[in-house]
Amino acid sequence: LSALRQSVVLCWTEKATSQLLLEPDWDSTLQICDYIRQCDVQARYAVSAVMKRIAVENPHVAMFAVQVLEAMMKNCGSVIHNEVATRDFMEFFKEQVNRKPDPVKGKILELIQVWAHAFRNEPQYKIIQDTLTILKVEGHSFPSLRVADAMFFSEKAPEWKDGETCQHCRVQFGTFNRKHHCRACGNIFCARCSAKSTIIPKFGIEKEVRVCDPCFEDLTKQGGA
Ligand SMILES: O=P(O)(O)O[C@@H]1[C@H](O)[C@H](OP(=O)(O)O)[C@@H](O)[C@H](O)[C@H]1O
Ligand SMILES: [Zn+2]
Ligand SMILES: [Zn+2]
Repeated sequence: LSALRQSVVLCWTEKATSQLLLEPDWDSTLQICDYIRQCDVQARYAVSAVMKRIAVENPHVAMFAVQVLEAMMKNCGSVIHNEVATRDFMEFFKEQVNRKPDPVKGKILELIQVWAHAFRNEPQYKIIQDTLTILKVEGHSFPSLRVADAMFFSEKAPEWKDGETCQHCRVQFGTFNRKHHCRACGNIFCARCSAKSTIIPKFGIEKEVRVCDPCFEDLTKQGGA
């Protein structure tokens, strides 16, 4: 079954990074994030699928792949952070910096800088800071760190909680009462209590995704006000 799921992520990754795309395919990108968050696929496998697409010669495909990686880092939490903040991945990313033309190269440098800033107080991700330092010593110039990026990044999408009853109305889940998750708070709800959807800019989610009623109020009240 995991092989099936892995091939599903591979085809979503190819769809989200197709050379035929004229702009990022947010639906496919967020579908990949959902698969990872639902633990339907190993983060390690999803990252290796994106690495393959970043390494592709075609700069459009590589750019879309870097943007998929950015969304995964923003939305899938520590399972992805742990896969990217590794020697192997950082070696791969440094190689790509020296191989890719702009704007792919600039995007990679921007991400390394944003991630180094976002994880500046997390020693287990020190390798990202070290990579930034090495690239600066190698003479790469970095875009000025956009505060918005760093702020976005500090708001990491919450891990999804599990449970047998709806967090809001306490109904018991079952065959005819399926579990659903709110993308904003990560809590688990019945269909009735999570029937609304909205975008979540702070997590970089630009398309409408399922949220619970209280989060819908919070997110739309701010936006609407
Ligand atoms: O319908 P199921 O086979 O139970 O699967 C559930 C759906 O995939 C839900 O997606 P959704 O939140 O987008 O509805 C997800 O939140 C739950 O964790 C899964 O258990
Ligand atoms: Zn409910
Ligand atoms: Zn919620």
